[in-house]
Amino acid sequence: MKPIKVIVAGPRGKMGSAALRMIQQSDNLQLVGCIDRKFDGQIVKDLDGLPDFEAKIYEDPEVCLNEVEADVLIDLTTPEFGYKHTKLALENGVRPVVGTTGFTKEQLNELTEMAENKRIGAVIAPNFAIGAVLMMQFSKWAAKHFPDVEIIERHHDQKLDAPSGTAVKTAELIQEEREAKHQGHPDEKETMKGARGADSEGLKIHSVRLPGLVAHQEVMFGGSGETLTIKHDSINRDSFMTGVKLSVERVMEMDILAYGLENLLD
Ligand SMILES: NC(=O)C1=CN([C@@H]2O[C@H](COP(=O)(O)OP(=O)(O)OC[C@H]3O[C@@H](n4cnc5c(N)ncnc54)[C@H](O)[C@@H]3O)[C@@H](O)[C@H]2O)C=CC1
Ligand SMILES: O=C(O)C1=N[C@H](C(=O)O)C[C@H](O)C1
Repeated sequence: MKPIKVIVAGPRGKMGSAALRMIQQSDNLQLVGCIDRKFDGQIVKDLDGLPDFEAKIYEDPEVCLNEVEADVLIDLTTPEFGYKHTKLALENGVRPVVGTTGFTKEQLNELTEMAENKRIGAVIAPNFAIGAVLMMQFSKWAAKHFPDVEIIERHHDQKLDAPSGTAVKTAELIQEEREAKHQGHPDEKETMKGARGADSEGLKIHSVRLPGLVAHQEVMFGGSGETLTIKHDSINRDSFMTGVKLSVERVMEMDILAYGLENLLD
């Protein structure tokens, strides 16, 4: 079997460097190029702290996608550039596997339509950790019985987007099971702006940002005389790599965009 040829955008980041290590440990994946903000023309193995790959680094994603023959682009960058890279990949017939969060609904719809028109597989997964996918699915199930629910997500303080992509996706899944509803007292007033968190159809999302954290979420349901809390913790970034690898393998057989890793799991 020929290896799957992969470009990684954001190779020096926390997730990008974990993805390079995952590729290094995989017999069926081959790194063929990287897209970075810096180090144009350099070779991955010559950069401090990166694994021993011969692949070239490109600052211009268009040049990279023109020059390099690739099957898949893994994007782990920022909301602004992740969106641009995903679009470019689809335009160039390269399947995107995107972990970058913070895309708008309009951007997700546009990319979904592009993939469908071009019949190219794509994966955009707000969370690649299997436990996080289960946490979201369990929350969707619980919302059938407990429509009152709030989300508390906790992340490291270098995170650019709030709420997290996982929290947004969890809220969307819960809203498939419950009607929009105002939670809390009908006359409640915030005496300090933001005290009740962000509002997604009445569901409140609270975002904590602190050094020392990785990625954590609690989905808390309240009913008559009881509460139920569904909690997931990513202790380190290896937790996401099973899902990244699975997505790279599965996307090769797909011809539409899947939003969420749950669409790839049995
Ligand atoms: N889906 C998932 O399971 C997960 C998703 N994420 C998301 O992945 C993204 C990256 O997260 P981290 O690695 O923690 O961030 P990071 O800040 O450590 O890494 C981002 C990297 O992107 C690079 N970058 C920025 N602009 C670029 C450009 N124009 N071209 C190429 N590279 C560029 C930066 O130099 C940096 O190395 C974030 O959106 C985060 O929310 C993070 C963890 C898990
Ligand atoms: O930025 C992060 O770290 C993470 N981002 C994703 C998100 O926004 O949900 C996934 C995970 O929570 C880690």
